[in-house]
Amino acid sequence: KNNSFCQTIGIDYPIIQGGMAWVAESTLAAAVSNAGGLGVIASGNAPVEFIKEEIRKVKKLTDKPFGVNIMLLSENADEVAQLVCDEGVKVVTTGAGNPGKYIGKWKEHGIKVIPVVASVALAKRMERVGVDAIIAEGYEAGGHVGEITTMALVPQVVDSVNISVIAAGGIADNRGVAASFMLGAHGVQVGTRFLVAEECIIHANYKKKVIDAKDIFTMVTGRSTGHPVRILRNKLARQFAKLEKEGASPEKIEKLGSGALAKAVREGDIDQGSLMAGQVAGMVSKEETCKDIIQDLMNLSELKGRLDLF
Ligand SMILES: O=C(O)COc1ccc(-c2c[nH]c(CNC(=O)Nc3ncc(Sc4ccccn4)s3)n2)cc1
Repeated sequence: KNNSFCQTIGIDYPIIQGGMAWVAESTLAAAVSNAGGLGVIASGNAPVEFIKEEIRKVKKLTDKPFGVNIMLLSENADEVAQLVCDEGVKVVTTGAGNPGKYIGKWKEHGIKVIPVVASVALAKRMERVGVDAIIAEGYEAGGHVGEITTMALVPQVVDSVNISVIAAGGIADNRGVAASFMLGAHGVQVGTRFLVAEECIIHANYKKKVIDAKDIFTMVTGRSTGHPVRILRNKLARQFAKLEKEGASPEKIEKLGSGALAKAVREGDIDQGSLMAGQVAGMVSKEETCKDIIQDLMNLSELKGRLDLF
């Protein structure tokens, strides 16, 4: 289709795979890129050497564009921000912060920069510093979230900037894609649905929890630490909630959570692991290839008839 965002990035479908820490590595990113979307390698808190290896691997697995996500709360953010320049990465997405200080260097290297924002204010600041597009992520998303829903945030961001807006948070099938375009977005970012992709390397226990989840099975923890994070309800989530109710210190809460995401992804510890997932986990019901997921997300013609309903 004549989608300016797809043409800018050089992808067939306006679908970005979420840069999910510990989850999005070269296998998943390459499968998404080979299926016509934008695969993204997540840096999370990983050391720069690990990310360099994943970038080398993805280059062997696909000739298509791919991105690298930089989680700006990571103490390695500065090093990874330099690595993407050294490795000739074409697209960078960012999360959990303001990438303003890196934009100049990235633009010198011709990198397309697509920050995630959770507010109109940050969207405007990002357009002013010259980013290429903006991912507006709503409260429905898994992981670190803002406080506004996708349905409310996306049209307000669309109205406040002149660059492409990508909708994220609560998008898991063709209806969410179609709705996002009606809100004025030029593309979508999808995370939770790719958690159960065949090419996603997370532990089978984690995938099963996502597949078995119902609509109300996620909760937001860690508000008191200033970093609200949406995860599936489990023992760890209940411990977080208890600590917060007791007014425990942010350090104590973060201590409980540290390494918890790795426990879930690597060891499949579904009780003490941090099972990050969005509110659409309830509609993610089976493991599929990235190709089938993307084909399903883009099966939009069957929805056109709904325009006659109003
Ligand atoms: O205004 C500013 O200066 C920056 O404010 C912001 C506030 C929020 C965001 C934001 C919301 N959502 C996203 C993109 N999504 C994410 O970043 N999702 C994440 N999931 C797990 C993560 S790991 C983590 C999380 C918290 C604490 C420690 N580690 S990051 N970015 C971006 C910018």
